[in-house]
Amino acid sequence: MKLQEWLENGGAEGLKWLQLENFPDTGRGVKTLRPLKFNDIVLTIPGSFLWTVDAAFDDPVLGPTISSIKPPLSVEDTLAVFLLFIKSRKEGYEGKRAHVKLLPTSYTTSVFFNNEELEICSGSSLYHLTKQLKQQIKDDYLQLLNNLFSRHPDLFPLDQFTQNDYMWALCTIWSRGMDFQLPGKQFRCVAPFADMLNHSPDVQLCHIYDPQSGSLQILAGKDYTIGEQVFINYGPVPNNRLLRLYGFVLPNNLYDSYDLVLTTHSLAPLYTQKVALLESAGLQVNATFPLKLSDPLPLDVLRYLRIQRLSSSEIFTIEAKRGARNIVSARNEAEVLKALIEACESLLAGFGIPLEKLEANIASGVYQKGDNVWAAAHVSVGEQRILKMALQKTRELLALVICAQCGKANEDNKRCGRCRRVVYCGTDCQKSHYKEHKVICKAYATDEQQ
Ligand SMILES: C[S@@+](CC[C@H](N)C(=O)[O-])C[C@H]1O[C@@H](n2cnc3c(N)ncnc32)[C@H](O)[C@@H]1O
Repeated sequence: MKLQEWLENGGAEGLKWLQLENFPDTGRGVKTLRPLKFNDIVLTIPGSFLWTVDAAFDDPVLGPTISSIKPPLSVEDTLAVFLLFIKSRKEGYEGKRAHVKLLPTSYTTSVFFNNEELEICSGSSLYHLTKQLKQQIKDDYLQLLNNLFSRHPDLFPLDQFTQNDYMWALCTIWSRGMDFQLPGKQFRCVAPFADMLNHSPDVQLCHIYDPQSGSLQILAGKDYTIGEQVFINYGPVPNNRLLRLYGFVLPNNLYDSYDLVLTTHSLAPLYTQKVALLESAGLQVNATFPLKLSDPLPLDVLRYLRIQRLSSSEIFTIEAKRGARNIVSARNEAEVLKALIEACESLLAGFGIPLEKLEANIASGVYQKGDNVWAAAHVSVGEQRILKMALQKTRELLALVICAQCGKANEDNKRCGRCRRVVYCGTDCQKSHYKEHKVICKAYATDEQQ
């Protein structure tokens, strides 16, 4: 049975106007055989066709075994096992097996990169996460093998439930799963045929799950002419995540980000008071802050560090109690900004290949477009660009806190009246610094006047 036939027989709508096709940049995707206007209904897949945890539990053969396992399987593992189970069946499940037959046989997500390919982005968050993920997949597989697969070889023939099969199934779920926030729970499904739609950041979010009817609907995220590829929008996903979960990157991705992790040691001075202040400011003590192209130095990073570095006399100030939205003291601010500069510099130094070299290699075609090394290079470029922007911004802020000549962080340091980009603790320092400062001062003063 063909996938489309199975779906149409069960009430799916819109398929007669859609066709699978290979496109040069995105690979296989879906083209429309009719013009579409923004928000037209393109495709409706009834709930009975969706791969979900409930569908796995309701399966008369698989359900009783996987729903009774302790500890319960995660959503991802349930779906991965469901997928491999259907793939391994020789009969029955005609429609679902037709869907599985159409799935890619291999993936380019970063867990499949060899060491050489991964090294291209060493230092990036993707590099560390991918290494962790590879280990986690091994551990999770062993647990599944011991607790499930080896106990029910009739349901899970071991030659079709290898670690590689498990990795394939996980990547299938990561790259094709759709997530929806329903009241009180997160819902994940894979929708046959709708999972053939590729991503474009240039269309509106247009995949909808209707909890009432249980069906999945795709709307037109823009106007389309006949023969055009129809896209959905996977969301504002940065390249490090795109490569980890979907196996591709978008050059110059507007949503690129660097995940800055901040933690405070429990032996740090005034730890308990600082944790209380962080919590009342809505911040966690072990926190991850996405630095984005649009906001490379979010206020929350400064708030966290201001609280982390409060002295015993500053901890009771009104500003600290208000969540450190503004400078607490010149001393505190200087310490925060210097620490941040050091952190950004050391993170940048940790990248195996510096930004400029990667950019040159991409521009000159050293990495073949679309290859794993090319994709890894884009991730590293994206993260390094953001860290450099964060570094630049932090340096600019520090120049407004410490005297440009002597480095003192006084409350009453005054800005240079001309460029307003540096501060001085007094006229002596301003005069002594003028020779060094004048070129920049003039440039900025001219900039301001333009
Ligand atoms: C939901 S599936 C879409 C259908 C898929 N192309 C296929 O042939 O099965 C997601 C996968 O499609 C590919 N993909 C989606 N959007 C893409 C894009 N804009 N550029 C390159 N590959 C894309 C990636 O391999 C991704 O993991």
